[in-house]
Amino acid sequence: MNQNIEVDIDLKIGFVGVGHMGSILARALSSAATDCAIYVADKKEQHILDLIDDTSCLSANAEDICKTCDIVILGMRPQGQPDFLKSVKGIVSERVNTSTDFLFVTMAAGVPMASVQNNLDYKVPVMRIMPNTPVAIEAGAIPYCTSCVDGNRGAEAKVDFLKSCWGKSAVLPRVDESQMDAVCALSGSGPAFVYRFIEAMANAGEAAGLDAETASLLAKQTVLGSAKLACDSVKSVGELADEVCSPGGTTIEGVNVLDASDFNDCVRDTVLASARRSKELSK
Ligand SMILES: NC(=O)C1=CN([C@@H]2O[C@H](COP(=O)(O)OP(=O)(O)OC[C@H]3O[C@@H](n4cnc5c(N)ncnc54)[C@H](OP(=O)(O)O)[C@@H]3O)[C@@H](O)[C@H]2O)C=CC1
Ligand SMILES: O=C(O)[C@@H]1CCC=N1
Repeated sequence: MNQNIEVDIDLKIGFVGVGHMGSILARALSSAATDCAIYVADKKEQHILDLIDDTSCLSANAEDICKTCDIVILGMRPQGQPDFLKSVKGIVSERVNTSTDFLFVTMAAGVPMASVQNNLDYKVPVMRIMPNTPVAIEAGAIPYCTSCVDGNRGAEAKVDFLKSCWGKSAVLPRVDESQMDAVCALSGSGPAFVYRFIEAMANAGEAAGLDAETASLLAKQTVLGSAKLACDSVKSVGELADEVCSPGGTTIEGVNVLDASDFNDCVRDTVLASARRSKELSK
């Protein structure tokens, strides 16, 4: 695996914070990076126990991770990140005396890469990612950007390594940091919006006469199949919708109601509200 990537096989990777999102990324990494040692720290012991129970991840404390790991992945909530980074500033400054060959990865919504560097008081190489929960089933999205990585061969190789590992579980488009609020709202928060849509479809199915179980099954499978077809097809989603609308048939009756509603505006307001919150978190 990854034979063309210049990374030591004994690479040490540490996660600080393995809650909902961190644990999904740790699991994806542990199944792809089988030659690496992956350490996990969390304030909640159960989060660590869950991971070490069924993956190759090892328990460690957060300070040791920052002291020794080649890649430090921050999986805590945005509000807790500054205090944590300030608390390990001394450890990091001792490290940079001997080597700068390590990478910090942040997944925190809204938090700019410069804030990670400012809190550490050092311009460490940083990779900022915005993952989503479908990484858990190898159908995720992890848009990313980097700072102080280009031209640093060690850091570049580590970013390539992570992309290669997580590439088995997600698409990883590179974006400009100015687009991180937008990707956070669209693909990071997006799964929650889609789940609300599935719920609404299932409720509608019940209103049309189905039992709850059948309605839920059909709502989920319809979203899954439609998304998969949209991904696999060369046709636009507009063309795919047209193919469902038999002339004079049932679908067009529903599509007309949807098109006459404020559905588009509502989805737009939903995504923009999340993007706005991501911007707020950067302050
Ligand atoms: N959930 C999602 O779908 C996504 C989340 N993100 C980002 O991922 C990050 C985590 O979110 P999420 O997983 O939902 O949050 P969770 O609350 O589920 O997980 C965060 C975990 O980190 C622990 N933690 C906090 N500070 C430390 C510390 N100093 N040392 C060790 N552990 C610590 C928390 O413990 P405690 O609760 O006790 O503080 C908690 O168990 C956030 O920054 C979020 O913006 C990004 C994309 C998607
Ligand atoms: O709700 C949040 O803040 C995080 C970031 C994107 C998804 N969950």
